[in-house]
Amino acid sequence: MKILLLGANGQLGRSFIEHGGLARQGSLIAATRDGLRFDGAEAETADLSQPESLQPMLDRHRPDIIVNTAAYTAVDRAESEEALATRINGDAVGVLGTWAAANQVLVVHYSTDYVFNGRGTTPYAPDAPTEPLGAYGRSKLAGEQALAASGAAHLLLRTAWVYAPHGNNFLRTMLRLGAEREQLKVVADQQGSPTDTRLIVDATLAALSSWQQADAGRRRELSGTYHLVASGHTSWHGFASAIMQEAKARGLLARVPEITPISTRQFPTPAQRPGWSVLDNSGFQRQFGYPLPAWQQGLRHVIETLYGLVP
Ligand SMILES: NC(=O)C1=CN([C@@H]2O[C@H](COP(=O)(O)OP(=O)(O)OC[C@H]3O[C@@H](n4cnc5c(N)ncnc54)[C@H](OP(=O)(O)O)[C@@H]3O)[C@@H](O)[C@H]2O)C=CC1
Ligand SMILES: Cc1cn([C@H]2C[C@H](O)[C@@H](COP(=O)(O)OP(=O)(O)O[C@H]3O[C@@H](C)C(=O)[C@@H](O)[C@H]3O)O2)c(=O)[nH]c1=O
Repeated sequence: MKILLLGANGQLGRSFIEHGGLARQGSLIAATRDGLRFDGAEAETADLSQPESLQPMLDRHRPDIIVNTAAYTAVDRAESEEALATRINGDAVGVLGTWAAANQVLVVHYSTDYVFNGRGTTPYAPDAPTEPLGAYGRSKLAGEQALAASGAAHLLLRTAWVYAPHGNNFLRTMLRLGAEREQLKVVADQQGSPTDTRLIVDATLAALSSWQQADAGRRRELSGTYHLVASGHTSWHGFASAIMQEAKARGLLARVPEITPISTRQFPTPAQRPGWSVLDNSGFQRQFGYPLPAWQQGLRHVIETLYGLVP
């Protein structure tokens, strides 16, 4: 079994490498944008902003499974770079799908809560109507549609509010700003489910294991879109407060900043973000028999890892 992991230097890609579970399934080819890996190991080069470069690379390696964690994720910057975001998040995914369909290969791909307009009031089902509010969401929706249209077998996993002990994420931003400032103002009227990368890796490996045990008919049933997020939800303000409380409870903060709730209007950004971003994850749990824990569990683990309390 040959597995190609794209985006190995990102939050999620790095968590896949550090976890080791993919590598244990066979031979793992890690690919990054520039051929350099975060830990100095060698990597394949795969630049998704040049979708036409991907087919020769795929022909060379002939993977049995493609796991695509690479993406253009700069939500605000995407507003002024939509063409680039769409090449990476849309066109390149179409190329992966086309190759996978022709070679009967499974594509595991990640998408986002930002494909919805955020005007819902109950958790979004995977087949709920999409209507992205910004360029990033539109580019990710283009990728979803290209993958579905390619005819490739796929596990399209929408996740949200992703964080890890490493990489660019809200948790690390809050801890950094909290060390610099007495007070942080954080939006309290956007709701979502903070999801740590370890949960995504564990749950993806469980889904892959179901896939490998399934016959052709069952695989046809399993191929599709799922919501892979932690259970429960909170606001960005709630998440920031929980981050500080968790760090304080472990004696890791000398001083806890005041976290003041504000409205989205009081924090203007180039991209509009959904107000209600809660995804219904029951379909994933049911199909793969994998319980998705409450978001607070991942937070505890990430804080402990960040401060070296667990290996
Ligand atoms: N972060 C989040 O909050 C959420 C993420 N998602 C989705 O989950 C997946 C994983 O996201 P996450 O790990 O957080 O994202 P990151 O931004 O941490 O990582 C994305 C990776 O993609 C790589 N990348 C960007 N452009 C290219 C390119 N042109 N060619 C090759 N690689 C490229 C980046 O490379 P480099 O390191 O060189 O910059 C980076 O390593 C993505 O599909 C994302 O859309 C969904 C919901 C929430
Ligand atoms: C830094 C900061 C942000 N905020 C707000 C802005 C925004 O509404 C919210 C989150 O800000 P961020 O820019 O960190 O998050 P953002 O980049 O919007 O996060 C998104 O990333 C993409 C990739 C996804 O797919 C989404 O699921 C989601 O995780 O917090 C504050 O209110 N105060 C602050 O000090």
